Amino acid sequence: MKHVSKQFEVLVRQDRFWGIVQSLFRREYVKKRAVNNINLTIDEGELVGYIGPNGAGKSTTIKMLSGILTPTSGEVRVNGRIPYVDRKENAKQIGVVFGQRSQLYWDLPMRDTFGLYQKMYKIEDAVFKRNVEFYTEMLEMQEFIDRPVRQLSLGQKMRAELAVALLHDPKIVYLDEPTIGLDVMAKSRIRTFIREVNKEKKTTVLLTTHDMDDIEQICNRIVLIDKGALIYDGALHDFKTNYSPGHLLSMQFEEEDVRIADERLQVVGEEGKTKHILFRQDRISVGEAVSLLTRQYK
Ligand SMILES: Nc1ncnc2c1ncn2[C@@H]1O[C@H](COP(=O)(O)OP(=O)(O)OP(=O)(O)O)[C@@H](O)[C@H]1O
Repeated sequence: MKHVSKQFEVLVRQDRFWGIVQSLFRREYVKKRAVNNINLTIDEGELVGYIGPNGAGKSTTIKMLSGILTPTSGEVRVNGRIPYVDRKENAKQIGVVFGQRSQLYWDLPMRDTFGLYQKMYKIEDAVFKRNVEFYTEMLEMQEFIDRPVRQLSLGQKMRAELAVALLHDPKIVYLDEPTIGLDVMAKSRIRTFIREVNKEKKTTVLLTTHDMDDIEQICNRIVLIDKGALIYDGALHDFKTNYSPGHLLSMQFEEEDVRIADERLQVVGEEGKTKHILFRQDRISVGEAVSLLTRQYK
């Protein structure tokens, strides 16, 4: 991705009566920059954690990489292709799992869903057979492969989602919150699986998550985004060395436009009046940070 930005036009909602009447004739829009000048290169076979607070721009980035959205400016290429121009070809080389949205057919058992996806992606019989066996075994799906998806547990469904996303041997897989809502055992199984697939098939993984254990156990590199802008890109190990022993403090201020000027305190995210502030404990103690913030800002 080179200098990629995405701007949305959002309709201004009127709440007063005359405002509502006027908006019937003249609609007012404001521009919202969801992704702001991002430069990002991911090599084949990398395991990258793409993290940031709610609304940071992660899903918008993934949608541009999948070809669902067109960037407002900048250049996006996936394996040499422009995703939104070459949508069909791009779809063949990527797999996507959105933890909160399903790609499965509720009334069909997984065995039939696999068959449908074989037709959709035109997967050769030999590859199809090999992959169904491979994923059924790796994800321990034997016990539920013939049961309708609606009868499966959340963890079983997530395993099925992963198998479907990977069935056509995509070179790249985008995983959006793949462990959301799962118990400790189920999370661990999914994390092991992602690492295994990356090792065995050299699949490039871009993972979005709010679970730092996912990042710790799966990724070698993290990319941190906030308010659409990239604020850290590097090894997880370096991030931990620089900010560990570190603390993340979430604080709600009375006003939205508070600017924190102390160089020991780094604002890594904000939602309205709440700011997420990262600091190293060897530079400033928790007590000192809290008292400084409450003294200088409201
Ligand atoms: N279709 C859209 N129209 C208008 N605004 C949008 C649209 N999609 C996203 N946005 C806005 O763009 C910003 C980035 O949203 P995005 O979904 O990319 O964030 P995210 O990092 O994936 O958040 P989360 O962790 O909550 O999933 C948000 O402020 C969101 O409200």
